[in-house]
Amino acid sequence: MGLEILWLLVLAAAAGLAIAAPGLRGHRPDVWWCLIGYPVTVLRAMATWRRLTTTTGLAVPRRPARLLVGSVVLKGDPLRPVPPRMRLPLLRQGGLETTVRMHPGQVPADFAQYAEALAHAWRMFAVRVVAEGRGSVRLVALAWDPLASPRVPKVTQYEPLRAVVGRREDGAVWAIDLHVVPHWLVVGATRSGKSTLIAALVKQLAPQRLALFGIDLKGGMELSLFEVRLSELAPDRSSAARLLARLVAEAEARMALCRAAGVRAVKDLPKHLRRPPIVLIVDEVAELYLMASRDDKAEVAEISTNLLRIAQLGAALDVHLVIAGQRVGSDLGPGVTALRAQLGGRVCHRVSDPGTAEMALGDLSKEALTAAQQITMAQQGVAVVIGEDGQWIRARSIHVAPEEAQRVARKYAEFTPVWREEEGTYR
Ligand SMILES: Nc1ncnc2c1ncn2[C@@H]1O[C@H](COP(=O)(O)OP(=O)(O)OP(=O)(O)O)[C@@H](O)[C@H]1O
Repeated sequence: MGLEILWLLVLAAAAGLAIAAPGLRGHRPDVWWCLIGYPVTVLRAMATWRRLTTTTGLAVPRRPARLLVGSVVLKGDPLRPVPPRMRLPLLRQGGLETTVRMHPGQVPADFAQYAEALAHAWRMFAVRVVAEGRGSVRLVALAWDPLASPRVPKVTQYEPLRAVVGRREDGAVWAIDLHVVPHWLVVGATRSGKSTLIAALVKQLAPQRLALFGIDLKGGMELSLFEVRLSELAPDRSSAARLLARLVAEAEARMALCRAAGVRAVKDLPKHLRRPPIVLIVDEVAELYLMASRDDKAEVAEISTNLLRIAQLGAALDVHLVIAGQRVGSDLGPGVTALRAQLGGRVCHRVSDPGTAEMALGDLSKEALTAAQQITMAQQGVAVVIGEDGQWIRARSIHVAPEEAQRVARKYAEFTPVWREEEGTYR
């Protein structure tokens, strides 16, 4: 009797869940995922694993495709190939994750190419393949796009040279930390979210004791919003050339200071000799490299050399670059490719030409490149990011309205270091 009541209760609970499921999914997706989505997906993953790995070739036959029987060679597809062993998927926020032991001869890239097939088979938004130790891969499946409406905590305490600019797909905050990765490349087609990201960056850097510089070859339209907090803004190529020459001179002066004090970085200098960190933001970098006439050639060469010098010397001297552009292909010349090698941090929004995505991510990760090419027009602010750990991840910037960034820049205008002729530096 007791057992029958228990069964009735279980059936009633299951029926209740089935009825409540659609509403729950709409209003409380996290609760829906824990109670219904996760267990159903685990069952689905276990049920489809053999068929999926067989179809994709990830399951391998126990016996070779050719067999010697007496003096006759038998050829054919061996029956029941063995799937790689998958652990029971564990629940995680808005998704699940599991570890798969690879067969000898397999590498994580073999699984990565079927990430989309896995996502379809499991009815998930996306599946990411993460290399984990030797011999196994981690499959992280997301039930929905965590970047659709990311929530970002309010930052009240600033770590030097670190800016919280958005939310990552794994739930962590997305921070651009210039101490860890000194220089960044930010690419994206028009209306993809570059300026919004720069506004989020400036909003976080403005309250810190550092010098911000801008080169904005859209005639200063984008960065002029923050002009009061910029130590200098170059709105055209000639003024950009002068600014870069000055920053190279500043970097060299810092180098001389470090040498004289016997230290290897500006941060190790005695306090009275220390100079404020410099962050140079370049918007529309392609304009720096375009040559309309032969006269431009010398200027472009000088700019290219100086940018490269800053990138090479900058990290220890506390001079940082954030280079942004719509189109940053190798067709702009060898200077851009050489500069790219120095820009360890990469942010790739939706791009309209494959050359730019290739420039931003191609040298680091082919999977990241594929992920960037899947960002749609509707996903403004979404980007593929490669930062401190060298791994790629999707992230979305905080939507900072231009007026908001302008307000913060005004508020902290007094922090703007200015050029001191007598000292020959910005203070
Ligand atoms: N993180 C975000 N979240 C929500 N919406 C965003 C986000 N980033 C950008 N947008 C939307 O996309 C629009 C275009 O963004 P933004 O101006 O930053 O693009 P852009 O790449 O700088 O374009 P352009 O090169 O033409 O200046 C913004 O007006 C905003 O409405």
